[in-house]
Amino acid sequence: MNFLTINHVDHTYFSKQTATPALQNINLSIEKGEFISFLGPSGCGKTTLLSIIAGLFPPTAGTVLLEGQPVLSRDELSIGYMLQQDYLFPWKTIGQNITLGLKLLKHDKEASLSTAMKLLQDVGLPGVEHQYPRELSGGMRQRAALARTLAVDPKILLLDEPFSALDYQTKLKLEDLVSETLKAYGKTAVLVTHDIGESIAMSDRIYLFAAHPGRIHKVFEVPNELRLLTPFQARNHPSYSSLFQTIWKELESLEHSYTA
Ligand SMILES: Nc1ncnc2c1ncn2[C@@H]1O[C@H](COP(=O)(O)OP(=O)(O)OP(=O)(O)O)[C@@H](O)[C@H]1O
Repeated sequence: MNFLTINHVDHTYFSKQTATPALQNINLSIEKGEFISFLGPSGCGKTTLLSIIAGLFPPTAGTVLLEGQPVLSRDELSIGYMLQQDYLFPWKTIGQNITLGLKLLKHDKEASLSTAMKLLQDVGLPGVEHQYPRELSGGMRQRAALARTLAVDPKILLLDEPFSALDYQTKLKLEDLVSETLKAYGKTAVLVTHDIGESIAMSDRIYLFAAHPGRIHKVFEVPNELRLLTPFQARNHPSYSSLFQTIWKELESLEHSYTA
């Protein structure tokens, strides 16, 4: 059985006057521990599909199963998010932000705090548990957001452009940290990005979407020699540039097909 299975998913947004077809016949499956990316032009349905995987709303047609169960029937904490903004509560300390989900799950306070300390260590932020989000840089806050996400031990992480608001150097460092941490914790992840390089450097497989309506245009397996490296190392490998160019050309041909 696949870990996550998406079968014949269509989605159309309806309003009083219009129907906007956002996704058409999406089929894919992900194994446990895999890291995949959704890449594609604006409006191709990446965020819509991520929201459907999260169980935020049902697709117009088709099914999404996580470990064989419909995602809509799962409890919210089995799915973790990292978004462009960190959404840490500004009035709570970093430690309180990280333990919040555990509190909701009624975990023991002492054990929750030690989980938070271990996670902060793992994301390179030891000793910040008593600080407030405003005292941390953007990159540090995203690390704290990763620790908060991992605290409740979600089955799958949905990453919606989590690095896009960061400066370039911080983004590269965060890519390495997220990749290493998710591997160490054996997590399955889906990344939505506009960045070809990021998708190659971080993923096992890339789904390139086309728009109007959103659909899977092509699937690229990232070669093994890149997957064994950290994202930063992968960016400097010759296989990276050749895959980058292949995907770049595909994206260009998609754009030409819209403007032709
Ligand atoms: N709530 C909504 N109501 C109506 N139409 C919507 C809604 N959300 C998205 N759409 C439309 O559905 C299509 C897919 O949008 P979606 O945001 O999923 O694409 P995307 O690939 O994530 O775009 P971007 O990369 O710009 O974030 C677009 O045509 C968009 O205008």
